[in-house]
Amino acid sequence: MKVLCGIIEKDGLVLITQRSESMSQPLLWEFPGGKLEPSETEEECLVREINEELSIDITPKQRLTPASYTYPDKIVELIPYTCAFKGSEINLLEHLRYKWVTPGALASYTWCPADIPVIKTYLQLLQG
Ligand SMILES: Nc1nc2c([nH]c(=O)n2[C@H]2C[C@H](O)[C@@H](COP(=O)(O)OP(=O)(O)OP(=O)(O)O)O2)c(=O)[nH]1
Repeated sequence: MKVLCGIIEKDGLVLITQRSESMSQPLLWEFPGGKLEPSETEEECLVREINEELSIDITPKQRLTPASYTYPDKIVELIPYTCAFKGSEINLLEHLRYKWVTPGALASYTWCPADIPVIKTYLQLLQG
């Protein structure tokens, strides 16, 4: 399945979210997003999912290299976009927690395995 995730940037920080105990991949950190529906574009999916999960508005900016990971029950193709934060207050509707972190701190969280190469790609992009 195709899953879109947003690397949402604000003032040099990045928004990360922790999956709740009741979700698959419980308690692991991820970039907010979700499954692509057949009727929508990747950008529409990101805007919709992030609004549904956090009640914030974002603008997708740059598509990064997708990463595939085989979980016991599914193959996830994770498609990352950097996104601009457009505002309003974060409301956690599904996740346990969120944090704004520096890119340098990303590696110190326990991520969904599919995100590991995505973080590497993102850090390389920042380094130019
Ligand atoms: N949103 C998001 N999902 C991710 C990331 N990394 C990663 O492996 N995933 C996985 C977790 C989920 O299995 C799937 C996203 O599904 P979802 O959040 O829309 O819905 P879900 O938990 O109900 O999906 P499911 O696993 O129960 O089928 O992708 C990420 O950075 N962001």
